[in-house]
Amino acid sequence: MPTLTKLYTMQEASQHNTKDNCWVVIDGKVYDVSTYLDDHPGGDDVLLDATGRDATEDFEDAGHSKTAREEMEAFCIGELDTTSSDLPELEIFSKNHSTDYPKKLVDLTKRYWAVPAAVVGISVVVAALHLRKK
Ligand code: HEM
Repeated sequence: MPTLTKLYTMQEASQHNTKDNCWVVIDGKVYDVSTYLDDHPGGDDVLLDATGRDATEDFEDAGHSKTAREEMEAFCIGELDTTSSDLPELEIFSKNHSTDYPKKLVDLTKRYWAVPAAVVGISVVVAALHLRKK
């Protein structure tokens, strides 16, 4: 039977950043360490400081023992949702990005009306000169 893993976005996890409610994200997993803050041998400040971001590097840098790694599983509450956009500006861009091409063409024509007008004008002059030569 497949196991159901709760997914959290980094934005969601980052809201749990207090002494009473502290989540850390390590190696794609989300840990609720609220009850562990006072017991953490590395101190509660490092854990609070590790909220709202990927703390994998800091966790590895501290050189945690095998026991620490086994112990942390008890605090795992889910996994990091990596499918949601990490680049919100891309979402904003796609929302604002109009696909109404006929309207765009009209807008562009309005803005750069002098270009087609000049082309038509030059063509008329060239045609007139050409006809006069004959
Ligand atoms: C559920 C998550 C965590 C658990 C269960 C945990 C557990 C432990 C344990 C048992 C130790 C004692 C040394 C050892 O046995 O390795 C320790 C030390 C330490 N931890 Fe964590 N830890 C966690 C997360 C973190 C995070 C996210 C950071 C950094 C951002 C961190 C930084 C440290 C530091 C700096 C030490 C002290 C190392 C030393 O004095 O040499 N820990 N941790």
